[in-house]
Amino acid sequence: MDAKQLKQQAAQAALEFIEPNTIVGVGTGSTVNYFIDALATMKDDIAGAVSSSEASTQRLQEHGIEVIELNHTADIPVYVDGADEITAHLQMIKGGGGALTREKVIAAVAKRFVCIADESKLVDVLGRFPLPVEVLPMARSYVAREIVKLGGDPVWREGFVTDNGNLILDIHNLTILEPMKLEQQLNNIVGVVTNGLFAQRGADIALIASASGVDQRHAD
Ligand SMILES: O=C(CO)[C@H](O)[C@H](O)COP(=O)(O)O
Repeated sequence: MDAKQLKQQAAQAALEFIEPNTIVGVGTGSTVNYFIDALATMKDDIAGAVSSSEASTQRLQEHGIEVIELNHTADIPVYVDGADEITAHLQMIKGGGGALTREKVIAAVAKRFVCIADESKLVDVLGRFPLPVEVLPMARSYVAREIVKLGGDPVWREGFVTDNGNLILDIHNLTILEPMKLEQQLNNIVGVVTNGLFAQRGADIALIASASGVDQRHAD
């Protein structure tokens, strides 16, 4: 089974968590694209979606799913999103697609975060995937210097602008033994909008697809 089929399986399994007549929180990325396609099969049973990116909004609308502004609802029972890395404790690195800030905001509002991923995303320790940090454009160099002081190796994702008009620094060469601490430290740097560590608010449920099926894991 190839990576595409595994992503599709995880995405399909997430439908089981969607509550009828509610607004669904929708993440960003290739795995989520399969989830959006699957969600379209039950679009008449949901009250619409809150989207974490312009790309997901476009795909949702192409399927005829109404996209609702987050400011117009406080009630999102379930948020479904992928991850770049996820641990057994369901802490994650996200933001490979650059949508980390909106993803984090919707995850904060949602009651349950369902992470969908193929087994290649499972890690013992976070940090092999470069950790994305969204920064205000004027603060890019300052934030990079502060990240170096924390032991990271920031690389500007040149040519990329987030949906919020900001820039991304990807931090290489991290071994993240204390994800909650690093998440806080990075967010404390002036000019950082947010970072891609989802440790304080990790996933509640992970649906991990492998050749033997979709494994359901719960946060401890
Ligand atoms: O955080 C994300 C986007 O900002 C994605 O969830 C993450 O990059 C995983 O993407 P994919 O499903 O394409 O592997």
